[in-house]
Amino acid sequence: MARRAGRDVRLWVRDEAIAEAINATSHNPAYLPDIPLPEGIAATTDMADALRETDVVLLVVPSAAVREICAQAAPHLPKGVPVALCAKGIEEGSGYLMTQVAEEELPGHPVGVLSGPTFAAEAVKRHPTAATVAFPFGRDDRLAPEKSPAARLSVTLSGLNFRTHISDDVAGVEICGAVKNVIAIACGMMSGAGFAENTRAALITLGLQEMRTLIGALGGRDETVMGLAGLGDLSLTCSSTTSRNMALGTQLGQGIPRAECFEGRPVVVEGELNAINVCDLAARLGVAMPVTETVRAILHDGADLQASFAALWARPLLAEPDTMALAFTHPMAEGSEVPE
Ligand SMILES: NC(=O)C1=CN([C@@H]2O[C@H](COP(=O)(O)OP(=O)(O)OC[C@H]3O[C@@H](n4cnc5c(N)ncnc54)[C@H](O)[C@@H]3O)[C@@H](O)[C@H]2O)C=CC1
Ligand SMILES: O=C(CO)COP(=O)(O)O
Repeated sequence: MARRAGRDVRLWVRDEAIAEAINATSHNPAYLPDIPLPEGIAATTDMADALRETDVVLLVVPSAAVREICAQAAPHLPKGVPVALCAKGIEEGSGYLMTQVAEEELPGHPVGVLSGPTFAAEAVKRHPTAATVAFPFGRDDRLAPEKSPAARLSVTLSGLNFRTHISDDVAGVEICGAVKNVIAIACGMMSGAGFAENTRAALITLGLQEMRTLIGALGGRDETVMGLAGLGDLSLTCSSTTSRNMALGTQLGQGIPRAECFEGRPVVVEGELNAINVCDLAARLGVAMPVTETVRAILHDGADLQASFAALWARPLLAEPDTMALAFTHPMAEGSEVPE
């Protein structure tokens, strides 16, 4: 996107053969091999070379690799250069958001996120796509928002078929990205198990509420869930098996053993580990996330899929809006008397 928007782009990659292929053929043989990359992207395996005199860095590795790559980049990153993270997850063990991880490894650099409904394979084919860029806003950024890191990156990336909105709710945008992956696994599980659109719409709505509650507990903003990174990405990821998270859930719902999903290929499914990390974070903050907890129990604690979703549906009946804080026992809940 940045190259299409006319920027000078250097791409750091791990694999020498891929760097050479990109430079020689403007194709990446390992990822999106059928799609020509815009000419002029300079790929390198030399981190110092990739980062010299750069104005901004986009870090696009899975969340499990963010700390390692930040640490590798740290000695080479010019002073004060902003770093935008694209991974959608929470760190295992620490429960840190990705920006907290990067801030630890890259002190003195503004750290933000780029997130939203953005299947790479569609964006690269020029399907009109929109995302959110979030960076913290300091006092100066409020006085001159167009000079903020968020606005500068937004302008850097936006082109004919790609636009970015800006936000200062970094934690909110990050939580949206981490939670939507888990909800997409839930939607896939139910769809794979033979349930249809009512179920999916309910899970999306409950998932949106879980995001909102967790964001609130972290001091983020309610409205963020209604933005591109929230409702936008949640509805995208929960709508088709183009999403790896939804695809994993669908296969599990069909009864395919985990080891045989994706025909045994290794595929990045962020929501799988993040089901644990999101639940741990929520537990620490005293937030209930029933859909996310159901996914965690099925994926990691051997819970039965059908029984777990039946229990999810038999939870106490709630009021909308949930601020009314009312709940009634479900007549089908364990131990309840079933009405005639
Ligand atoms: N693919 C998509 O459509 C979107 C992906 N994302 C997020 O972007 C992040 C990355 O996902 P994808 O690019 O799809 O994954 P991917 O598997 O397609 O690519 C990941 C890239 O990171 C590299 N990588 C993996 N581990 C590494 C390590 N330890 N050190 C250095 N490089 C490493 C891989 O070689 C590969 O180039 C995830 O958090 C995902 O949720 C966000 C929006 C859209
Ligand atoms: O985050 C994504 C689209 O915005 C990609 O989703 P998956 O990781 O589920 O493929």
